[in-house]
Order: sequence, then C-alpha cells, then structure tokens
Amino acid sequence: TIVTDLPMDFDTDPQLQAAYDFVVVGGGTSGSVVASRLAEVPSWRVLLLESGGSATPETAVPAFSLLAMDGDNKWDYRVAPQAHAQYNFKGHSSPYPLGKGMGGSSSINLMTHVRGNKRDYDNWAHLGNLGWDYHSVLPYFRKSEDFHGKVTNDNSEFHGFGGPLSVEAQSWSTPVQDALLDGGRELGYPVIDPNGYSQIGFSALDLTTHRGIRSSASESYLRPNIYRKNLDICTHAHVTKITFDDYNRAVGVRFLRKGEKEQEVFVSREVILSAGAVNTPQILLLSGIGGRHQLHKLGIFVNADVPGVGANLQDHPTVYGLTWKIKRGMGQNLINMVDPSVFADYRLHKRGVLTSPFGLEGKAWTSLGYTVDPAWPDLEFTVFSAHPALDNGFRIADMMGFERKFFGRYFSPLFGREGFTIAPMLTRPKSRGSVTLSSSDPTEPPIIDPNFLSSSEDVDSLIDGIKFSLLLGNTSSFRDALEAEFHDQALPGCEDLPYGGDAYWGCYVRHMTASSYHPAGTCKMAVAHDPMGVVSNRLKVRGVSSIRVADASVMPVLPSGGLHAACIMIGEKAADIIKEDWGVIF
Ligand SMILES: Cc1cc2nc3c(=O)[nH]c(=O)nc-3n(C[C@H](O)[C@H](O)[C@H](O)COP(=O)(O)OP(=O)(O)OC[C@H]3O[C@@H](n4cnc5c(N)ncnc54)[C@H](O)[C@@H]3O)c2cc1C
Repeated sequence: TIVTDLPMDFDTDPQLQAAYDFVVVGGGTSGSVVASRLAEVPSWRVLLLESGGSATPETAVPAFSLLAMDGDNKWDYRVAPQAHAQYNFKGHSSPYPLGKGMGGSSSINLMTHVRGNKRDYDNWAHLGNLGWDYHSVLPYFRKSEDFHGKVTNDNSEFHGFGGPLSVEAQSWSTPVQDALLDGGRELGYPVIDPNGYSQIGFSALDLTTHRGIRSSASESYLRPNIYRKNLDICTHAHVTKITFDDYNRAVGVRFLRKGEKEQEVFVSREVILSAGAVNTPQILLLSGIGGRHQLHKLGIFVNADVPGVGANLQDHPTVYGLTWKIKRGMGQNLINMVDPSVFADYRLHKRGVLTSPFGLEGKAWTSLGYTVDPAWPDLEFTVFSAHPALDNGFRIADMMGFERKFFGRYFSPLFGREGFTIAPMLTRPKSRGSVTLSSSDPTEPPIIDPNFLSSSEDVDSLIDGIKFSLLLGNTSSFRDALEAEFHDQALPGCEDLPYGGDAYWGCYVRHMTASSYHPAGTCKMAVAHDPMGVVSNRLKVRGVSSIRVADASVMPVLPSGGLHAACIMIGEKAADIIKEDWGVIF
C-alpha cells in the first residue's frame, strides 16, 4: 500500500445496547458530524448506524478519486431516464455514484471546498427558515474548519482554524491552472477565495485534505472520537424503518445487520436521519411518512401524510464535453500516475500529482444572466486538465454513462491527445425532480429523477455558460501558453443545426447535460404553512415527533458550490440545535 494514513477501520462489530438516547442513521458527511458532536455530552448514549463498511484505502489518495467513485464505496444507483436531458447518454440515464460507507459521499467526492454564497443562506432565511441566514451559519463553517489555504486581509474573518476538517490549498497543478487564472484576468475577473468576501471571479482550489490525504467527514470527526465510551458505531447496518408508539413518537430503528435478520434498537430521545438526499426520504417513506397516495399504492401504513418527502429534488446540471486539444506535456496524462518516482514522492513527502483530484485545476463563478444580485453567481465553471476520452474510451465513458456509439463518433479524434475541458454548471437550477419508492422492499433502490432541464430557463442559462466557456478557452492565455484548439466537431444529434448558433448550443445542452452528483432538497426545510415542507427550522420532521433530518435533504435551495461544506455546516448546526432543545449548556 502506498499511504501510511489509511482510512480508519470502523468495522469493529460492536455489541449493541438495547436502547440509546440518540440513533444517527448514516455515517456519511453530516451524520459523522452529528454523531461526534452529540457524543460530546457524556451522559448521552449515541449509536451511529451505517449501511456500508469502512472506506477503502484508495479513497485516501486524492488523485484516485475517479477510482473511488467507481469502486466499492458507492451505491449502485442510476438516474431515471431523462425526458429533457442526457440524450447522448445510454438510455438517457447515467450512474449516480453516491457514497456508501463511512464518510459517505465525503469519502468519494472531488474534495473541492466551496461553501456557496452568502445570498444562498440569506435566501434560506428569507423563505422563512429562521436562523439559517449567512450571519447565523458562518460560525459553523468556521467552527468546522482547520484552514491552511491562503489567508489575506480579505478572507481571514471567513475562515476557521483548529476545527476538525482540514482544508488545504491544492499544491500540485498543470500549466492549465495558470492559463485559467490568466484567462480570467484577460476577461476582467479577479482571482478570489470563493469562501471569502466575494465569489465572482476565478480560483485555484482549496481541498478537504490533510497533508495531501483525503480528510473525509468520518476521518476528521469520528476518528478522533473513537475512544468515547458513549458512542457506538455499527457498520454494515442497513436501516429499513423507524418504529413509532401510539402517539407517533419515534421509539426504535430497525436495520439489517450484515444483511442478516432484521434487528431493532430502541431510542429514548431522538432519531437523526443523515442518510443523504436519496436515502433519507426513502427511509421516511418506508416508515410511513410521506405522500398518502404513494404510500397507499405500495401498501405502506401511513403514519403521517407529508407529501413533500422525496419531492423538490435538485441537483446542479453540468454540461460535459467542451474540450480543447493542447500541446503535449501541458495537461494530465495517466502515465504520470503510475510512475514509481511519483508514488515514492507521495509516500515520503505527500506531494506531487497524487495530492490532487485527478484533472481538477480550478473554478470560476460568473453572474451573466443575473436578475437579483450581480454578486450571486448563476454559473460555476470547473476546469479539468483532462477530458472524457483521455483513457481512449476504456472506462471513463461508461462511468459517465455516455452512449458508446456517440462516444466513439464524437470523442475518438481526442484519443491519445492531451486536452482540457470546461464544464459549466448551473448554480440555482429551476428544474425540480423527485425521489420515490420503486418498492416497499428497503433493499431496492429508489427511483431518482432529477428531471434535468424540465425548465427551459435552465437551458438558456447553460447556453450562456457554453458561450462564456468558449470565450475563456479561446483567450490568448490558453491559446499562447498551451496552443489550445477547441474540438469543434459537430455534436452527433445536433449536426443538422447551423454550427455555433443558439439552437445548436441548446441542442448541445440537452444532449450533454447530466448530474454533478449533488442531490439535495428532498426533505425541504420550510415554514409550517408550506404544504411541501418536511422539516422545521429546528430540523424536526412534520407529523411525528422525535425525528430530525440533518443532511443535504433539508436544503430548500441548492447552494452555489459543492454541497460538502454545507453538509458539514448542517451537521454542526443540527448538533447545537439538539443540544439546545435538550437543555445542554455548551
Ligand atoms: C462523486 C461525487 C463528487 C462530489 N464532489 C464534490 C466536491 O468536490 N465538493 C463538494 O463540495 N461536494 C461534492 N460532492 C457532493 C457532496 O460530497 C455531497 O453532497 C455531500 O457529501 C452529501 O452529504 P450527506 O451527509 O447529505 O450524505 P452522504 O455523505 O452521502 O451520507 C449518507 C450516508 O448514509 C448512508 N446510508 C444511506 N442509506 C442508509 C440506510 N438505509 N441505513 C444506514 N445508512 C445509510 C450512506 O451509506 C452514506 O454513508 C460530490 C458528491 C459525489 C457523489
């Protein structure tokens, strides 16, 4: 093995007690935070149940993030066939690799640390969720962080030091990163810290790593707390259902341990659901909390008619495929990764290409079509020094879910070539989808339908995103330094349209847009009179008592960035809310 700091072995198979004060469901991003913080109260007995096992060794190495996404640390989910998007993907669908196992999605994500914009959280509060405005959540972002990025006069007040989650500036990059930042300057954009004062601009990346090793939520929050006698962590425990007393109070959690016979633990205070935006609504539905009609159809007894459970699914749509060929030696290639000296350097000094998520170089945020506030980005651009055909169609094409015939026709001219891609992502899509049950069997995957591009406004915004990408990729910074040349072959499926017009790019968007793997919003936090709300601003589930949700499901609207930092913040805030509600002084 090449790393010394392997992920923690949590598969200790502990003897469980019959009852706990709190049962946290899901040892992923938010769940790791909640469980570790609740266990700080010595008199509380806390149980964490996680369906998967410990994270596998390769998850520790940032450059292997593609392998981590493709391996044993994920659910074998797919997006339901899309009516309005993904036309060049097999069956208009694609794999949806959400994290399974300790750390959840934080063990397989790309580690970029972007919290989202001040206005995202002010908007949550504006929608009626008191206590979730930026001013109220910033202390939790800071509390979580141990920041080793660049501190300037402009950003010091926004960062935290000494928290559990290590954040470091990316230490390795290709010339594509310099070209990106120069290209931004050429277009009049500053270089910024996206978690600092302003988010409009260009940035190299801050990563959730510690000395070049992935700093997942379970590594940063649970590993240091493993000695606590009042915290039991039970892996390979797949939660199937929450049980209630006659007053709709949650009293127990049922689960399949190592796939064997169902067991139940009792809970004297609360169940906290942190199973992520796909599985949290699934568990609620299986427990009879959801829309009456859906539950009736599957023969599930209705404990509470809460139609918002599983609705309001949001995910950031991203356009994939915009690629530039570049001079050899300027971008990423797979040979770099298997050079023995590279391995040795990483093992000894934790430096070099392996410290960096494969191909990630930087991001940019713009507010091209803003209507509300020019400081609130509507598009995020991720620049990769790699492209989908880098492995000559060996694996990446299937991981992304491209239809094979299309892939060969469009991408084969790029086989064996170095290049970079710019992927525009819509920060606040208008489209809404859903998570529904496919069956009352808790081991069956739910139906995940993000309903991408069902709003035509999303298409228009992504066309703007493509145009900006072309402007950027064709700046002299990219052309002169890298000899960048856009792969301008007409896209299969859109060849009949005049190349480069709005209709052509609109067609490109519908054929090439897919997920950023950022599901959220399926147990929306909302005011009591919103019929589609699921949890209150104290994260309590409607219609029942003693259940809260703490994960990406509660987000009423997506933040303008990745979701990881926001899920950590939600976990931190949830723990304080719970402590406060139970009268714990902290
Ligand atoms: C491939 C990928 C790349 C990403 N890249 C980035 C990035 O670079 N930056 C960023 O900010 N965000 C990124 N994200 C998004 C971000 O990581 C996630 O949105 C966030 O971590 C989700 O946190 P969560 O707590 O809601 O759920 P998760 O972290 O997914 O945790 C849910 C946990 O619950 C467990 N669980 C589910 N069902 C059950 C059950 N029935 N019983 C017991 N346990 C159960 C799961 O196994 C999992 O461990 C990425 C996501 C993915 C998937």
